[in-house]
Amino acid sequence: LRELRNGGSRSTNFMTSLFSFKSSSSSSSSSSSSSSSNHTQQRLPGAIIIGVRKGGTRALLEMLNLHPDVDVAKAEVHYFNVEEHYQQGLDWYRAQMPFTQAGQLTVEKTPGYFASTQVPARVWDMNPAVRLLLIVRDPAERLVSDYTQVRHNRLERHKPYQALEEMLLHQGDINPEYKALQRSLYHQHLARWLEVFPREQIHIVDGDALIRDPYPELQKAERFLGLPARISPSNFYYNSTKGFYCLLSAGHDKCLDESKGRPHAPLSEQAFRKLCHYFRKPNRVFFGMVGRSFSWC
Ligand SMILES: Nc1ncnc2c1ncn2[C@@H]1O[C@H](COP(=O)(O)OS(=O)(=O)O)[C@@H](OP(=O)(O)O)[C@H]1O
Repeated sequence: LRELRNGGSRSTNFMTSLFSFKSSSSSSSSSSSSSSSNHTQQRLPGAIIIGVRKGGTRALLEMLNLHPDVDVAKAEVHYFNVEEHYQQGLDWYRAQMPFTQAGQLTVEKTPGYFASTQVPARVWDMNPAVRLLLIVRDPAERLVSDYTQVRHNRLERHKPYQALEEMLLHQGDINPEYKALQRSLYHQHLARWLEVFPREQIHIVDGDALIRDPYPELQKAERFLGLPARISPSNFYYNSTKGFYCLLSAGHDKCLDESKGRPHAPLSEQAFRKLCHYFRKPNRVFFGMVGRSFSWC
């Protein structure tokens, strides 16, 4: 899978960028949540995709958005993890949400929430009944994807960057200080969420399974969110140029933009093996916490 993902060439000028099938109003910058003329209204999210960064959060959000009873905040909101946003209060947060009909579920995704220490208690304060979705992916692959994203951003800003192996290894051993490594220690972050929320309120999505075959993961998410089953296999088709599933709805199709599925930065087999070895124990702890296992490296 790794070779396929890294070696496979993907067209970068692929058809569509981020998409919106639904014609809901875009987020308002005003702090008002007042009803519009067609009786829609901005509402606080009933469900939040809290992470993990590079886990497939955008794909999950857009796939949930296929559901007629769901509408999503198009951009990442970063309310609970960015102090200047949080200080503006819930009216500001609500104003970032789409206008929805009564009975529709509002969903937002901000992958930075998962590893941010103050976020769980803040989310609870907003709504202790909010449903949380956590999409996880092989932590070694996630780390490489995370590094690749950071390197891409630095290259775009003409800033220097270090090779992944230099960041990851210190005198031949895994460097535990590397931030992208820490973000892959899922058990540590989940433990903080479980100090605040009961386990049943956090649904775990298998990000690797979502890439291979999205529909079963979406069925489970629908059930967790208490939604009628409306998403169907015909909403997905495999796009071999892109190397991913894309979405189909009401005659429109769309794929995630080229920021998803970038060729991963190179890492020697030896370093990758060390990484897999390093994650073995933390992964086991995580499996125990969530009550299931994943076939990670
Ligand atoms: N259908 C579909 N299309 C495109 N990409 C898909 C899809 N499903 C999952 N993914 C995987 O999503 C990975 C990016 O994760 P995130 O959206 O969470 O990234 S981010 O944290 O918001 O930057 C991204 O990771 P990389 O491949 O490492 O770029 C994809 O592998």
